[in-house]
Amino acid sequence: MEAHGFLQLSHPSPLLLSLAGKLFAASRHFFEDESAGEKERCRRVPPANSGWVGQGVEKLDAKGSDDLKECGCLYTTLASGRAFNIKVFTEEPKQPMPSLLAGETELIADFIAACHSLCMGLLEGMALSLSLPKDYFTSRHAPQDPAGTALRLLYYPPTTTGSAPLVRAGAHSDYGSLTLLFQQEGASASGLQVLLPSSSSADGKGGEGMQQGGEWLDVPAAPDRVLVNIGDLMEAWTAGRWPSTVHRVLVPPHTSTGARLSIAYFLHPADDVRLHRIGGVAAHGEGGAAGGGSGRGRVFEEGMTSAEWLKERFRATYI
Ligand SMILES: O=C(O)CCC(=O)C(=O)O
Ligand SMILES: [Fe+2]
Repeated sequence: MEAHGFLQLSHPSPLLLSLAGKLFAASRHFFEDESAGEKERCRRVPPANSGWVGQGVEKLDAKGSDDLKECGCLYTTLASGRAFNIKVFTEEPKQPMPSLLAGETELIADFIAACHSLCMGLLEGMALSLSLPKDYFTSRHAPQDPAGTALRLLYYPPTTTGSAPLVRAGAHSDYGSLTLLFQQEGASASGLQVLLPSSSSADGKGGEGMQQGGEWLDVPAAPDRVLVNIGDLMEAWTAGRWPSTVHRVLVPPHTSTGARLSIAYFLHPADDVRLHRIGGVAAHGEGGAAGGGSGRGRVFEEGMTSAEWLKERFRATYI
């Protein structure tokens, strides 16, 4: 975790894996069988982050090509009113739920609860390892508080030889505290790579600059594992002790490849949490603008809120 900013959990709870399997099936059904008109009806309307996002709308690497993906983003807070029309999340939906996902709200809610619970366990261990009170991070991620936490269903359509660009999701690091990433099995599901941080540039902005001279490590698609990424906010919070992971998704090198589906749970602190760098925790004592660690020097303005941080980070992502 300290070296690479990510880890693979090889024995997550069977319940979480079984829910993920069901959600993958529902996700494929939505992306492949939902009518264009219905997707359009549920389109994400900025500045909201929830809703369906078509191809060519997002660009995770600000200096690279558009991402080859579609996604459905489901906000997760109970109180925010920013979700698809899932009753459990909001009384006042801002976003209609597409018909093919409308019957899956219980599954989605259960999956979100399982993801949140896994994250809370990780955050407790992380707090203890920094000699902080066990609830230092968890108390700032209370599930009932409005937050930027989001569940995203991602779909990268099939590709054929020579189709360009060959990048399905551009190089980037995630914005929040932690990300849980679920992948499926099989050749078309592969392509995820993480950049070894020792070779990351320190421009702190992301984009192509991060790839110069860097070594990319393939992360095999394994349906029985959950990938945990450190996000930029956590890097800044811990003064680089836990660096955020730069990652991307390439089209696998086959003559043609099927669709790739993934599911990401992006955990963020509650919107009104004020961010203060945790002092004295840097692992390596050098490097990084935040005063230590192996990250790329992500910093936040002392005292800014979690919501302000996220708003700033979103600005660069949408085309
Ligand atoms: O699809 C994947 O495996 C990665 C997606 C990703 O990194 C993201 O959406 O932030
Ligand atoms: Fe990501």
